[in-house]
Amino acid sequence: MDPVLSVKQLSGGYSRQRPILHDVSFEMKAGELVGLVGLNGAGKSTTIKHILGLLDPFSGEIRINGRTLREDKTAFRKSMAYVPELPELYEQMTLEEHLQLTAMAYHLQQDEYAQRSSALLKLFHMEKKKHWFPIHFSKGMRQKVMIMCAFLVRPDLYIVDEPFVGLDPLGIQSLLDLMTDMKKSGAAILMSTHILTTAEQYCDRFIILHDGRIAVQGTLDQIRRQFGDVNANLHEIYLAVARGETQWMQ
Ligand SMILES: Nc1ncnc2c1ncn2[C@@H]1O[C@H](COP(=O)(O)OP(=O)(O)OP(=O)(O)O)[C@@H](O)[C@H]1O
Repeated sequence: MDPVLSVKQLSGGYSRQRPILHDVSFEMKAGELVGLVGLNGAGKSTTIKHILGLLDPFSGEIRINGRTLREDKTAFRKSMAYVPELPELYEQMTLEEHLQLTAMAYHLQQDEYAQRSSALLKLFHMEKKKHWFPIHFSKGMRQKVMIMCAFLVRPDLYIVDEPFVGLDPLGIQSLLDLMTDMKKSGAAILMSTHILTTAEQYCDRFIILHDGRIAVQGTLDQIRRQFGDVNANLHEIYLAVARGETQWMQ
């Protein structure tokens, strides 16, 4: 089976004079939740921007369901949904209108829209707020709108950038439950986060970025074995990478 996402030897960034990412390669299969972790400035958001097609690779390529953005822009974009770290909402549109606009952009059937949107509004306790404008939303509520819009679409690939910071514990649990459900129904989810205990609990695999390169990737067990301590947790391994203690990496 083709991977949902394939990132091959990606080098990139904001200017060719100063590449940020160097030879980044990884794949994601259907039904996988992969944690993208690394220090501030490691290159997580830059990797995400390349996957979204907001930045062009300097070399290497990115394929979603076997296609590059150039080969089929519409199919590439429709195969994924993105939850940004900082919510971007239309101030003149209500919550419900945000959901409707997303449904239109992704050509959802009316009955799919009705069923999914009411389930999402219920899950995130936002049913009573569907006619509200963003100005009345807290930071976490704004984030929930972005999450609901992404999960309304049910794409093959979700890109979720640092989702836990602004959400309350109930919101975090709703998001984790939702990601678990989508994964079970075959979606691939790439999630960048600094919350390692949650990542450790929920992610199937990890990619640890350091200075724009993949320091190590694999399941926690694979990474532990490589690290040489089968009892190490993600936090300890991550700290070793961050401190440049890299003699255990090949
Ligand atoms: N718009 C930009 N223009 C130029 N350089 C940028 C831009 N955004 C980020 N960078 C640089 O790219 C590098 C990687 O940043 P990036 O935002 O990808 O890190 P990150 O891993 O997402 O960090 P964080 O955990 O802080 O979100 C940093 O050196 C940063 O200075």
